[in-house]
Amino acid sequence: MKMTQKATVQDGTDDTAVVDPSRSGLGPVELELAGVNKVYQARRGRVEALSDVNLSIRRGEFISLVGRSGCGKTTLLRILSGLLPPSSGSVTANGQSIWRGSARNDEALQQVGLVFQEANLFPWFNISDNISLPLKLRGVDRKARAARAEELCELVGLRGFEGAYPRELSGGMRQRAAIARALSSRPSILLMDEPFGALDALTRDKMNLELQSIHAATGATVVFVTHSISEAVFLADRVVLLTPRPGRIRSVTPVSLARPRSADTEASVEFQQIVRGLRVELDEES
Ligand SMILES: Nc1ncnc2c1ncn2[C@@H]1O[C@H](COP(=O)(O)OP(=O)(O)OP(=O)(O)O)[C@@H](O)[C@H]1O
Repeated sequence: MKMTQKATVQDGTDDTAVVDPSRSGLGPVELELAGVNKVYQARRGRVEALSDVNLSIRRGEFISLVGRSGCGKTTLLRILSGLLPPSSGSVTANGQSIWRGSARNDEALQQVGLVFQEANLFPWFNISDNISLPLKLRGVDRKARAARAEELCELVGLRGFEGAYPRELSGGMRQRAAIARALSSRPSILLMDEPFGALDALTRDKMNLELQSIHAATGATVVFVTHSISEAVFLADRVVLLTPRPGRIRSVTPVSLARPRSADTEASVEFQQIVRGLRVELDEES
């Protein structure tokens, strides 16, 4: 286990003490992983995907999750989102267990919104109906759904596109709609698995700025998986680096750069030092 520049690193220990003090507005612990292990029983044998992952995430905190391909980032996000049970360990959202053994606790998961690399919008629904689909499934009436979709279109920069169909939107716009859909039922936790991974570099930079504003406006707790170290640092309050085989937390790096962040932030010495430090750590993995 390694120490990062200003960061404390933990593995198997409580990390609540290392929350970045510059974000003193952060609330109590919202998401907690304790002793989380995941073993896949694959045809080629046993794959230890995660081992003893411990992490406490505060309300409103933005966590970026990075690491080499196959280190268990998606596995961890799927466990947090109720899609995959852990082999052992506990995962709680506001004190409620997300998993009871291998059974998912749907009540705890009501606080969670999900965004994937693909927007996965329904092509035959317009943007407003796509965004408000989770509300329809919860029995919210049409008028209230349309009002919420309008509000969310405003938030994610899609105002005026409520009646458009997914095929009429660019990749970045479709991802905005996916973020809006994830936020439709006002979850306090947003889990994002490489949401901008399929976008071109310029659109991605723009989406990072948008996501920063959305995070500030909603106060959501975010766990964001990415392969891009600079994207991870730009967005995060803390960057969690996983190491592969088995996936463990190698380091937790606080990012205390002032918000809102901009292109100037990326040009700063402090930003570049943090990025370089994480790249060195990643190189040590190979
Ligand atoms: N369904 C599965 N069955 C068996 N092994 C799996 C399964 N899903 C993932 N794994 C293995 O678990 C490990 C972690 O995979 P995971 O997809 O979580 O990594 P990742 O960090 O998200 O990778 P990437 O960055 O390439 O998306 C890898 O060794 C992978 O091969």
